[in-house]
Amino acid sequence: MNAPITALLDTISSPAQLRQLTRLQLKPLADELRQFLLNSVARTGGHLSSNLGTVELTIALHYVFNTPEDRLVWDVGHQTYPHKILTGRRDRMDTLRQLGGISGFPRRDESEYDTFGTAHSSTSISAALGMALAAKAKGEDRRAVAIIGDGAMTAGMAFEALNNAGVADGKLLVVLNDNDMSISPPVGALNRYLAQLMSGQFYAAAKHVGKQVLKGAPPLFELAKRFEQQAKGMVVPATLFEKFGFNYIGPIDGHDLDSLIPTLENIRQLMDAHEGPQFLHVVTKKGQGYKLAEADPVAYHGPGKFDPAVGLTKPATPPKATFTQVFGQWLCDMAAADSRLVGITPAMREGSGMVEFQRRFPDRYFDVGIAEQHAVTFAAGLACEGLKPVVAIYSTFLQRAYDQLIHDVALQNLPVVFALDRAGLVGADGATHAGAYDIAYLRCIPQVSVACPADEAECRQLLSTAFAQDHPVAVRYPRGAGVGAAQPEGLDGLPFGKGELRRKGRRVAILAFGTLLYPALGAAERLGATVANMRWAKPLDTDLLREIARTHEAIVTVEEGCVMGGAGSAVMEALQAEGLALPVLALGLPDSFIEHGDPAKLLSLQGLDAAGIERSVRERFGALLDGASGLKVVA
Ligand SMILES: Cc1ncc(C[n+]2csc(CCOP(=O)(O)OP(=O)(O)O)c2C)c(N)n1
Ligand SMILES: CC(=O)[C@@H](O)[C@H](O)COP(=O)(O)O
Ligand SMILES: [Mg+2]
Repeated sequence: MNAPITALLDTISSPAQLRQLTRLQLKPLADELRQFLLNSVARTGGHLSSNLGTVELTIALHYVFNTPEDRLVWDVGHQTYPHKILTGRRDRMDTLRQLGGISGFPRRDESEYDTFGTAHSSTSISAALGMALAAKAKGEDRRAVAIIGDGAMTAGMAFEALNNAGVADGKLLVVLNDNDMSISPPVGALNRYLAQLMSGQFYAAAKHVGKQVLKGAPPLFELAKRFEQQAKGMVVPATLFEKFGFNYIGPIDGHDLDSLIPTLENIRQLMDAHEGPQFLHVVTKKGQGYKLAEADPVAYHGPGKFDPAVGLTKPATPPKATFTQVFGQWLCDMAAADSRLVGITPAMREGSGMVEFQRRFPDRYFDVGIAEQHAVTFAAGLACEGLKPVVAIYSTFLQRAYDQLIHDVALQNLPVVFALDRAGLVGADGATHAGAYDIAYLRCIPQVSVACPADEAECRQLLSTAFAQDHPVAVRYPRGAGVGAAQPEGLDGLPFGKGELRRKGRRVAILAFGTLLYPALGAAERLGATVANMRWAKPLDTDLLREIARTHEAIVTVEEGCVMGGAGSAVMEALQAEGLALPVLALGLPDSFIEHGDPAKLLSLQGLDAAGIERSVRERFGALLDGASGLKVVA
């Protein structure tokens, strides 16, 4: 495909240059930007639909507001590629989400225009309010704008912030970017309410008023006031957002620069006149301008590389099943076998492998929206009544619901299964999405067990084991596929809390937790070491540990999770409790955030591939391995 024409875009390397353009130049700029974006994401992979939808909004915000002095805070941040392109990072778009390249999300250390680091949703209003009130406290004259999607708006945190912001006196604007989509179709009462606001007469009337505004001659501030009064008077006496204390304006067409710019200019004046917190409802389309993404915004939410002329295609050879798919299959099979099973997702139906479960068991499927805290307590309630909830949740997003996990589930010892996807490094999304902490944050909670399957077969089996328990159990598994272990038929579990010896060696034993079993086996071949597949971080198989400690001189633990407080720590605690003094080398993720990049490469950089494990063991226990009476390395 020919490179898109970017004559106007070529002149913009900062918003200050954008602000030099005439209003008439903005539409052609938007067209160029959209084309550039599409071609760029098609080369790298990344979040596409949301970014196609924010092209005009991004241009309008940077055109009207004095960025970076005025603060733009993007919620989630997966829709900030147009913002990145307009703020001097266009020539680095080809490095997006790759090792050493720019992030797929806003990062304070990447650009002064990225005012707040994000990737987990629903933080923007809180952060922007903080910035607005800090400006006031410091006597600085600047504005703060939160841009939040209709999906992100469903989270409790967004409402906590609205509740606070509505009575606070800062120069704050909340822009609700309503595309009537989360990753999948949105759910819940808020979505229904927004649909009402968007529907029929009101939307048409608001558009009409927008046009009138453009034609009119009076000063902008007067127009803003009139617009506001007319819009309110005409259709909605008081929207939900007005009840929260905001001045609600909209909905307006978020792809129409002729509506967006005068409206934002008016709002800017209202902010400067200290007219209280402002709320602008804009309507956009996910995938706007690329027909295939418009038709299937879910598939184009976060695609890999593709040819824009062709669109997404099926791979010639079917790829190995992912752990997510293994979970999805298990969920359906177990649901068919046990009518008590109910499945819960906080807005991650596709990512968590629940599409088929929803299709087959619609009455037992609950998408609760982006609401992890609610998801966990809701599961607790279901469990109180004798149902068997399975909460499918990314490891990183369960962090949001930590108190609910302890207070509502664990303390009451409720039999909730946590299917913890994306455990370990996730690759392109980077540190915000890494499931690095779950072993550490789960194993310290009384009554909670943590299973770490080494491959796809064990994943299915350990899910069954978890489901059979009478207390909370998390089963953690990584993004993507494992070694490709064949799935057992049926729903038999593995013994609860028991590991297995996988390789007999001498003097040094490697205890593997999870999928790093396989590189550990590779390293052990070369080291002549013993390998145990521990399977459970909690309860630890202390019988196996005792036996290993009795017959070996050193222990190495391996896990794709943080070393501090992780499974290696559990082993050390257990040895100490048993009075067994053995040197332990704990391998896992370090006390630092791991950036985005290819997951295999990242693991290798952390020394968690076979070569890295071998290297670390030699460095630490070389004397044992090579000593006169020690093991000889197997060539
Ligand atoms: C706390 C949290 N839960 C889940 C996600 C996963 N997630 C990323 S984007 C998204 C949908 C957001 O919808 P919306 O805010 O409407 O933005 P859109 O994708 O429509 O542009 C979800 C669920 C997340 N980033 N953070
Ligand atoms: C922005 C966001 O939070 C999600 O869209 C995330 O990028 C999903 O990643 P997966 O591809 O691992 O589902
Ligand atoms: Mg949305």
